[in-house]
Amino acid sequence: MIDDFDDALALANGPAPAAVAAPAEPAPGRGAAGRELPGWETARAIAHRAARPLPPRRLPIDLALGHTLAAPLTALTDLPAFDTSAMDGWAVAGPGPWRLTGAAGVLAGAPRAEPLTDGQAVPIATGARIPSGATAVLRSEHGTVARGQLSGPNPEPGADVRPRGQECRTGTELLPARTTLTPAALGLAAAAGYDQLAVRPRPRAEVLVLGDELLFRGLPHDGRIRDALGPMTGPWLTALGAHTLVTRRLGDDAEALHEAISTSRADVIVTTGSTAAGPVDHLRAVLRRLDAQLLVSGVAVRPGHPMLLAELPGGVPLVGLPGNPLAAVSALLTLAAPLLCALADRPAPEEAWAELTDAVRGHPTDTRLVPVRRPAPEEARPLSYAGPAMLRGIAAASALAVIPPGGAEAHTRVRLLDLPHA
Ligand SMILES: Nc1nc2c(c(=O)[nH]1)N[C@H]1C(S)=C(S)[C@@H](COP(=O)(O)OP(=O)(O)OC[C@H]3O[C@@H](n4cnc5c(N)ncnc54)[C@H](O)[C@@H]3O)O[C@H]1N2
Ligand code: MOO
Repeated sequence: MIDDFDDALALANGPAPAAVAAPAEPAPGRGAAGRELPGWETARAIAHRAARPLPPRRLPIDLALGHTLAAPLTALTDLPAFDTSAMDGWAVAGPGPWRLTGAAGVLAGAPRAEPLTDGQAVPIATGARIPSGATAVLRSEHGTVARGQLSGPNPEPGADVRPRGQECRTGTELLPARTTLTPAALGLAAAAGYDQLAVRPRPRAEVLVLGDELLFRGLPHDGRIRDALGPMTGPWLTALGAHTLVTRRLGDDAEALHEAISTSRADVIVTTGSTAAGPVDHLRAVLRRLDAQLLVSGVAVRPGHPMLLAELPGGVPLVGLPGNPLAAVSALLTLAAPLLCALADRPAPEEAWAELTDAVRGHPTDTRLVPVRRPAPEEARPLSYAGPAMLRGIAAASALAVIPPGGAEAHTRVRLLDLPHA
């Protein structure tokens, strides 16, 4: 069992933990006014459906890292583009010994070399084009030259020759559309002849940090605390595939919030705090004033149940992260992650599962997301300091474990949401 202190904190805003059996299907949670909240999976599915992929654009290869391919990467050339020597040595024609042609040798990048006739050889470098008539390459360490004659074992026909088209032919699909461009994929694209790539752009995100109690430097004082969400939300959105344009601090000012949302040029807006019904929680009122449609208004998940997702009249989505820091992380992975996947047309990350090393108490009706470390790939160890207002547990975690309503015994396999790393 993780200790009661953490458990009590983790459930501080929910009904008292009870020894209820886990239902086969997660039961929907209940909001403050007794309203049924969508289950965690349902909320993720709504977030994924809430966005259409952004229109594709062409980017030079050196700016395309991390973007999603908008079309299959199809080879624009054979690879190799010509028969190539795989080793430094001699290109030889037929069985040896061979007469050296007297030519200086063929270097990588040299234009076509003189053809060889049977019994001839010419020095050749790795990557150089094979002269026509050559039947194999003899490695430099296998041959000796004396008086213009090369001796050595007869290489098998084709030995150490990379034939044209060995890796692909022009038109071969090298990577499917929706592949995220890694450094290796950029290298492959360049090798295959591309200067630019058609990609889905990284969704441009704007973060609006709300709360008059927040300080942006120094120590907490006079009831005020440091902003912990500003420094982590932008980087986390970036790690989830967004391009974070700006993080703005707006205090608890409804007018400033209205202005910021209505003039934003981002593809997605993420706010922090103000999701609940506190005296200065203006977000919902501002969304009403903007005629936004609430797609998700609370989720049966702990922490983070006041999280929300809205669609602004122009179609731009807005994710409201609750102010409690671990609740904000929960909302990032529940709503922002699937939304960004949809905007960037990325496939969802592969599901990860692991066995809990310790039992985790559940919420009676809601899914819980619990920070875990993975001492071994197959194991998930629940971490302490996982209360909704705490970051100590999540900062040491590599994933959030998805704990179904009712909880999970030790050695149960649970789903994990890997924490994105920049
Ligand atoms: N009567 C109820 N009160 C609350 C409920 C509820 O169901 N009924 N839900 C609680 C839960 S759960 C959460 S989570 C919070 C959500 O609150 P808000 O999203 O409205 O956020 P705030 O009220 O602005 O702040 C809550 C908490 O978080 C701290 N905070 C806010 N922003 C930051 C930041 N950038 N860095 C660090 N800490 C931040 C803030 O100071 C508050 O302590 O509502 C509960 N209340
Ligand atoms: O459950 Mo709230 O953290 O405290 O979302």
